[in-house]
Parts: sequence; structure tokens; C-alpha cells
Amino acid sequence: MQLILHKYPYVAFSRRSKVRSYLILDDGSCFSGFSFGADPPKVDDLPELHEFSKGVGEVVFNTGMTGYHEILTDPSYTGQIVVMTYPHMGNYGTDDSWSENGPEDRLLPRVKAQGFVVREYYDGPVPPGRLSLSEFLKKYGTPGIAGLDTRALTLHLRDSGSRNGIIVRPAAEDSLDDGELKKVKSYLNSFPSMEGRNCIPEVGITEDENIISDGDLKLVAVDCGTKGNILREMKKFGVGIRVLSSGASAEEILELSPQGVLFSNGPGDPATLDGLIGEIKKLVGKVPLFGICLGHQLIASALGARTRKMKFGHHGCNNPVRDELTGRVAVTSQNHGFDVDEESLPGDTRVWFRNANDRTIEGIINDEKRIYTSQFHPEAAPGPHDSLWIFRRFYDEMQRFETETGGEA
Ligand SMILES: NC(=O)CC[C@H](N)C(=O)O
Repeated sequence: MQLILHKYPYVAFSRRSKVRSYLILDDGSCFSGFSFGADPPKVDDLPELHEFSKGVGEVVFNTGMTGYHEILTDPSYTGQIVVMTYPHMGNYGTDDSWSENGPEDRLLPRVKAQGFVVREYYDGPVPPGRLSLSEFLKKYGTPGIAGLDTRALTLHLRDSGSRNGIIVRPAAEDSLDDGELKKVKSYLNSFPSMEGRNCIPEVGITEDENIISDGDLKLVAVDCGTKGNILREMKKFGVGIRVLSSGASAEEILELSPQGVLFSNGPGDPATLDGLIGEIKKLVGKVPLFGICLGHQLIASALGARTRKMKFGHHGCNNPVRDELTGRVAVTSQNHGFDVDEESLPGDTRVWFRNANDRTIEGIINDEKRIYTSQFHPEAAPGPHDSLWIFRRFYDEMQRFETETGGEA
């Protein structure tokens, strides 16, 4: 009897022509692999690179098994190179309708991450109408690197912390010489660290107001680089959604008489966003506030708490979180490299959610001030839907606010 291992014409990546490239970290560690997607910068091109050039950024690992399309298009990954710990990526292709960063013409570049690192890149057929992962990355100018030991790389990042890195091609030959390696290392040592970086100008809408939907209750969403699914989940309740840019003032927000204001996820260090934090301070107690990820960090800061850089953060869709009000544990989708320092949280605000692995804060609640936040992503995309109820919780709060105050706090 003949054993058929592959029913369809799977073409192993290793059998295709390979272009050697390297992932180099700022501590000099060097991982050799093969290119897919867009060509990485050449060692010669380093002086041409700017802060948001493709191929260079903070290297973080993501523990999700699937969902690479949503991850790559999540605006919060701006400035970061993503390493997938799951070893096999690309097997279902990519489809633009899964993109998390809105219509193509509005929020370019479509792929937000600076680079993508995988153990094994699947190079077989994908369903009709889809682009392969490599074609998708190429179309949006983002380099990928495959064939390196992502397990060793992840352990290194876990032990030493997330750090800057670059995907590069040698100038001429197949391998980097010592001089080139030195050049790359000194380039990386002068590259800004994620702590202290404001990445908001790279994402989000720039026009004054964007009407997503109409409804009796009104939600203003302040776009710091919002994932599309946050707005889609709120839209399900029939609320009218107005998206304002992250430069919106408290007065502009209140002028729209919303029953709720949402501060979205977004890239970079929250501590750099003083202006936005100042505007949130003016909103506290006046209208229900909902913050997701960066939005959570900004609202906590407006209440007087401090944020801090985590060693390697939480990136994945399998992070357990405990609801401190009910004791229930949910598996959540996460993507953050900063957190709120519990010591600095004001006494009248409770920890709503806590990470079950490292016990860091995953959300805060203040009923009196009508404040609800989650550090994780209740909208999933990608990830489990266990926490979608949080959107309903905020919608109920918007209704209560309207009933109790007629919209006047
Ligand atoms: N997904 C997010 O909103 C990320 C928030 C922030 N940039 C962090 O890394 O912690």
C-alpha cells in the first residue's frame, strides 16, 4: 500500500530559490534565514532608513497560532517587527477583508508591522481570490524572514527583553562580513528605543470627523490607530459612531453630546502623549469613558496612574485574564509592551482585570466616574470571543447615562 503524505502540490519553501537575509538585534545577535515578502534593506542602505522604515523596529514575539493577517494590519504593531512563536505561517493565505486597519485608501500602508519573522513559511497554494502571505507582504513593502530558529530567538527576547532589530541583506555576497555586522550594530544602537517613542502620527485618521454609523445613542471614538473590529463591535448595538482624530480636544468631543467616548488601541509609548492625557482629564466624570489597550493606558494616566515599559510584553491570542469582580478567567487577545503600574493607581479606581500569568493590570473600573478599560483586546481579531460582553457592558452604561442624566453629567 502506498502512503500519500501530501494530497495537494505542496511546495516546500526550502525547494524554492532562496535569498539569504539576516535578522540582527541591537546586542549583536544574528539570525540567518531566507527572504519572503518585500526585499529587506541592504546593509548599504542603512543611512537612508528613517524611524518607520520597513525592516527595522522593536522585535516582539507573538504567541498566536493563527491570525497573521489581522496581526500584520493591526496599527498597534507600527514600529515593531513581529516574530511568531508558532512554527508554520501562511497556509491559508491573506484576504483584504480581514484587515484591521480600515479601507485601503484611508490608512496606508496596509501592513503596519515593520517586518515578519517565522520559522517556516508555507509556500503552497491558497484559496482562489486570496494573496499568499509573501505576495501580501511584498505588495505592502514589508520584508519577511523565514527559516531561522524562532524558538531560540523567542527565548532570547524573553530573557533579555524586547529589543531593536533589523532584517537586512548583505551588500554583495550571501553572507555578512564582520565589517557589515559592526555597521548594522552601530546603526541599531543609535535607533530610538520604543520607550519614549510617539508612534501616533503614523496611524489613525487625520480628517476632522468620520461618520461610521447613525443611531440614537452617540459614541465618539478617538482614533489613535483603532482596529476595525472595535468599531464593528460597537456598531452592532445600533449606536451612532463618530471617529475623531487623536488630536481632538475635550471641547470638540463634548460638542457632539456623546453618551460614551472610546479611546482606541494604538502604537508607541503612552507616556509621550501628554496632550491627549490632558484632554482625557477634562472628560473624566463628564461622560462614560471606554479605553482599549493604549486607550486604557491613557485613561489610567489621566486618573493619575503611571505607565511603564514591560520586559517583553504580551502579544498573542492566548493570554489568560481574571475578572477580579467575578473571579471568572477568560482567554484573551493581547498586544502591548507597556502596562499600568498598580502602585500608582488612585484609591477610588479598582483593578477590573488581572493577567493570570504575571498578575499585571489588564483593566480598571470606576463606576462613579463611569470609566471602563481593558488592556487586552475584547474585540479579538484575531483571538477568542470570550470578552465581547465588555462592549455590551459599555453600551449598557451609555444607555444608563442617557436615562439618568439626559446626557448632562
Ligand atoms: N495595542 C495597543 O494599543 C498597544 C498599546 C501600547 N502601544 C503598548 O505597546 O503597550
